[in-house]
Parts: sequence; structure tokens; C-alpha cells
Amino acid sequence: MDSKYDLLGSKSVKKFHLSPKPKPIIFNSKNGPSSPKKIKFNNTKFETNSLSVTNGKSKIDIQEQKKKLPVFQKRAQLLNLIQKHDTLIILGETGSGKTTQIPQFIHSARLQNNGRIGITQPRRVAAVSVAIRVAQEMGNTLGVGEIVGYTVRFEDVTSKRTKIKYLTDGMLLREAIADKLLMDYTVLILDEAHERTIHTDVLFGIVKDAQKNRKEKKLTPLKVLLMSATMDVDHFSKYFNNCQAVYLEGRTYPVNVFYTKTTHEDYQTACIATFFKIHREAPANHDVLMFLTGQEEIEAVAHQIKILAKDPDVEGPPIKVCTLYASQPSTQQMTVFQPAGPNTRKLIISTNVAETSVTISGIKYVIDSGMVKARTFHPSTGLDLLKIQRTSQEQAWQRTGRAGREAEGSCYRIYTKAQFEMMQKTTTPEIQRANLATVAIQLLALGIHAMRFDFMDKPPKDAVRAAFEQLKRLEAINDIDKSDLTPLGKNMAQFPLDPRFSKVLLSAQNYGCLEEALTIVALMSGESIFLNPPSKREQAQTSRQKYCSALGDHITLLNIYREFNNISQNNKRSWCRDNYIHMRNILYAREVRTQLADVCRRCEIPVSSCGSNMDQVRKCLLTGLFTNIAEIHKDKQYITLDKRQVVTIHPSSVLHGQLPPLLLFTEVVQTTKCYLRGISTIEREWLDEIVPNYIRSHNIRSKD
Ligand SMILES: Nc1ncnc2c1ncn2[C@@H]1O[C@H](COP(=O)(O)OP(=O)(O)OP(=O)(O)O)[C@@H](O)[C@H]1O
Repeated sequence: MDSKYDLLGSKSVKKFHLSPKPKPIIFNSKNGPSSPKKIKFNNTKFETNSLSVTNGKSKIDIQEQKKKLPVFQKRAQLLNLIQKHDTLIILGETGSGKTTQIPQFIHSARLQNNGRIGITQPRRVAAVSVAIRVAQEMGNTLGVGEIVGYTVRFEDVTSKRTKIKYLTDGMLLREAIADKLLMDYTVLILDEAHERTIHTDVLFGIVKDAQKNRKEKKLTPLKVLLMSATMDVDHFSKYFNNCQAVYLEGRTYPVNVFYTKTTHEDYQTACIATFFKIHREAPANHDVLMFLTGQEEIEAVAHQIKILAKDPDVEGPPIKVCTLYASQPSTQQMTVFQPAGPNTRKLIISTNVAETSVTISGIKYVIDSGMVKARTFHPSTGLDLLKIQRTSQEQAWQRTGRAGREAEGSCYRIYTKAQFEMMQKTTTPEIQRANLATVAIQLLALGIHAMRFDFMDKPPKDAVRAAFEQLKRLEAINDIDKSDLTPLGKNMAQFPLDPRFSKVLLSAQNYGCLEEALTIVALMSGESIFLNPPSKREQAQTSRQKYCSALGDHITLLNIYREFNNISQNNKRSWCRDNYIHMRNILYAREVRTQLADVCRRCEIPVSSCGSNMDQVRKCLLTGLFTNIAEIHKDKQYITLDKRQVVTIHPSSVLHGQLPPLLLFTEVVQTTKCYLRGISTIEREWLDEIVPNYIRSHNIRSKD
């Protein structure tokens, strides 16, 4: 297929040509649901079981459904083991009932005594949706927030009566800052332990320590369970003092796995073609979950599918397209769980947020692009990059596991079997590939020094050192070998943000621009507020032209947010539509802003506004982001001051096509080149004024 699809969502997306009817994708399979002339199938059976297959959308008594889950048969033995061991590893297939059932078993046997059962999830959508499901299963008429509750960033739906609490691992980490011994809990379940996010890895150490200290101090004991469908048991067991592991035998519904026959560089188009293939052939109540990499890509594919669906030649029922990604507010994320309505097919296009723990009723088909956007830190260049890359095999199996949760399902992998075999078996722990400054500062708030922390897999020494050097430059610490935070550092650790952004907020009092800094940081914490439908890209850009600032993207964002706030409540929606602004995302940024303002209040930062003096705002940004500066060279090429990296202005920036001498940027995205995103112009003399030490130590020319 010769369609060109610009992944960056850049202006060049104009090149996005998708033929109205994408070519069929050939899958390597024998008996898939296909038109035999076009597509040959050859299926690879996953696991099968003897349970009766239920109709994806038929109403099944929830209690009956529970009893059919593999873990249910093992209830007694499992409780026995949990009672006997302080720490236990539980391994069981995707969909076998670990996340929803095991906490209920513990609660019904009152193994938590007077404490709480805490179950961590790597992602918000899982914590919220599972809590709602479990409340339903327990017949909790008062709903979630009573016996069953959840806590995710910016949302706490628990009460004093809550006994089963689902929470993101990031939230448990924040709770550990307030109480190292985690006395609120008597049982902690670290679910999806294989994900190995930074937060889970840090939690492993904290929880292990809390358990040991509570024992030594003869306090209420803490029981720890580690759960997953795919984990390296020996590695985990060794770290957790050679603890016992149990494998829950029992199979879930079969999932047929299909691979493409040939490789597909343009995986988005291949995903679209595969969707329409399924759409033509499958009954209307069979819904589809497609895994792609990020918001812009998802929105572009969603848009394309909606257009193609209007083609009178496209056979099949009406399609309801839903999108799912991390920066959406929880309420928005939860809409993917709503049924599509009679005789309508639901297609959910998601990032890896739907990869683990999530059950979306009605999903019979998974389309796996095999790609994921992952944050990767390069200690040698100091750059924190968002990179689109292949998933691991472990992730591929988790994605596959999203089909066949209520009945038999199918997974279409948009890669060949050979490509699958070349994927890494497990995902590299995030701690070994991320910027550790956020983790380091949170650990320091707990009195823990990351260089001496008992990590399951130690992060690379130079990455830890780079994190401490960054904290020192940000004045959060005075000595990289000590565990003490400066007063500024203590305040920085209060924010659920990269310390560079916390520094910006905390510096705002010096520049009289807290209002503006809050807005910009909140807008940068979520995904883009810009809507750029490929077919209306120019129109979208023209409509927003009036808000564009020659000073760059940060001030442009500020202008847009200010205008959005000025518009009356009734007109906000139409204003967003007319200006191609993502209403949900800007509302989410507003929520985040409120939460950050609360933290600022706790840190006693006086409220201030600099009105139209945008120098103050850009100077304030520089206090946190001073390691992110690029300067232009004679050949019109930008080079970062810190690590001398060649970079380019991202086409989505308002500064694209211009050549300001000095730039401050928010992040670097690597695709074919290293692109700078979120850019502001800055003045050279500000460097001497704001970060003289940094300029001196990096031997940077401060004047031309
Ligand atoms: N929201 C829901 N709606 C309908 N069924 C659900 C829902 N949540 C869970 N289930 C049912 O319960 C089963 C078990 O789900 P659970 O999340 O407990 O499994 P798991 O073993 O933790 O899976 P995974 O390893 O994939 O997270 C699902 O396969 C599904 O049949």
C-alpha cells in the first residue's frame, strides 16, 4: 500500500492518503472468519478449556459467571496458602479471575482482620473499572466507594468503610511517603507484577521493607501477594526472600491467534484493513479492541475509520468508535465500557492502557499493531525520548488476553510469526530505561537514597547518577551522596510531577506568574489539546492562528486556555469545535490545574499573575527546563546546549519554519529524527541571570 501516514501528526500529514478501501491483509491462518478467496488462514490455538462458551453480550448472571472462573475452583487451597505465607506469588492465566476474585476471597474469609486489602494496578483505567466490577459482584448496592473503593491520581473514591481498595502503584507510593510502614493495609496485592513500571519496582522494595519492619517492631503483620499471568517466578521469589509461588491451573476461553503473512511497515493502515475485514464478516455484537501507540495516532485512525465507514460499499452494521489513552479523564475513559447499542459494532482504539487487567464486555476481537510508545532515557545524551517501538512477547500475550474473556475470541497480530519470535520475551523494566529523577526525589522524601535502594534489578549506575545530578542542578539536593532534600526539594517531592516541572511551579512566586505557570504545566501534563483531523489540518491551523504566539508553544497554549476560560459555559463546546480544540483534554487539564494549585497552596506559594508580561513566564519555565535548551548553528541546525545533540523543531510547533537563535523545549520525540516539542524562544542574557552556575559549568557561551 502506498499510503503515507505521518506518525508525528505533523503538518506533513497532508500526505496521508488512504485508499477508500485498504487492501486486504493476508493472515497466516487456516480457518479464520474470512472470505476464502482473499485471505488464507492458519490458526495457532492458544489455550482451550472445557467451559461453556457464552454469548459476548448476553446477560449472564454475575454470580454464575464468578463460579465459572478458574480461580473459583481453587478458592479453598488458595486461602489456605495465603493464610500460611507472609509473601506469596500467584501465577494464573489472563482472565482466570486473579484481580477480581482473590481480594473478595480474602475479604470473605476476613484474612485482612481490621485492616484493608490494597490491590495495586499499573494504570488508572484498570483500577477504576475493576473496582466498579468488584462492587457489582459483591452486590454492593451503595456502589464503589463503600466496601470496595479506588484511588487514582486526582481521584479518591474510598470511605472509612472501604475494605478492598484498588489503587494505582503511583498512589500507593505517595501513601508510602506519608507512612513508610503502610499501616492502613494488612494485605497488599501487587497485581500485574510483570509490568515492572518504576513505581512497581520501587514499591517492591518499600513493601518488602514495611513487612520486615512491622515484623521487627511486632506491629500488625503485612501480607504481600504478587500476581501476574506472565512473570519470572524465580527472579521474583529470590528477591522476596525465596517466597513460595503457586500456579493456578485452569484455562480461560480459547483465543485464536493470527499472524500476517508478510510484514507491514504501515501498521496503522494494516490495522484499519483488518478491522474492516472483521467488520464485514462478524456479527454486530462482536466488538473489537485495537492496540495502537498514542493519542494522535489513535485519533487519526479513528477519524479514518469513521470516514471509511460512510462509504456505501462498506458492508456491516453501524460502527461506534471509542478511543482510550492515558491522558483522558477517568470519566471519559469509562465510556468505553458502555455498550454500543443494539445492532451496532463497538470499536475501541487504545494504547497499552487496556493491555492488562481490563475486561471490556463484548470484545471478541483484538487487533494488535505490535507497537507501543515507550519512554526511554539516554544517560549518554541526557535526553528523555518517547519512542515508538515493538512490544515484548509478554505484552503481546497480555493484549491477546483481552479477547476471550467472556467467550471464545480472536487476536489478529499485525506482524508475522517471525517478527513475534524476534520480539523481546519480557519488557525491559522501566527503571532500566527511564529518567530516574522523579523516582529519586520521591525516594528521598522517604529518606531512601536510590543509589543504596534494594531494587530487584538495579538501574544503570550512570542513569541514577544523572538523576541525582539533575536534582542537584534543580537545587532539590545539595549533595548527591546524601539522602537529605533541601527545603525546596521537599516541596518539589509533594508534586506528582517530573521535578523540573515542580521547580517551575515553585519558582513562579519569584516571577509573579503562578497562574500562568499552573496553566502551562497542567496543559503539558496531559496529551495534546489540539485536534488535527488529517483532512482538515489546514483549516484547524488557520482557525487557531489568532492564538499563536511568536514566543512559542507554551504561550500559545496559555492564550488558548485563557480564551477557553473567558468563553461562557454554554459556548465552550462550540468554541472548541470551531477552533479544533479537544474539549475533553482541555477540561482534564483544568482538573489537573486545580489539583496542582492545591499542592501549591500547601507549599504556601502565593497566588500571582503576570498579566501580559510573557517574559516572566518564559523565565519561570527556564528555572526548571534549563537543561532543555537548543541553539542554532551556522548551517541552520539546532544543537542542544547540554549534550550537543542535533535536533529539529517538530512540525506541529508554532515555531516550525522559523529560526530563533535560542530555544527552550519540553521534550524530545524520536522518530526518523530527534524532534523538539513544546518550544519557547528565550533570550541569551536570561541564562546568566537565571542559571549562571549551569552556564559556567557547561562552558556555554553566554553572549554572542
Ligand atoms: N467489567 C467486567 N465485565 C464483564 N466481565 C468481567 C468484568 N471484569 C471481569 N470480568 C470477568 O471476570 C474474568 C476475570 O477477570 P480478572 O480481571 O479477575 O482476571 P485476571 O486473572 O486478573 O486477568 P488479567 O491477568 O488479564 O488481569 C474476566 O475474564 C471476565 O470474564
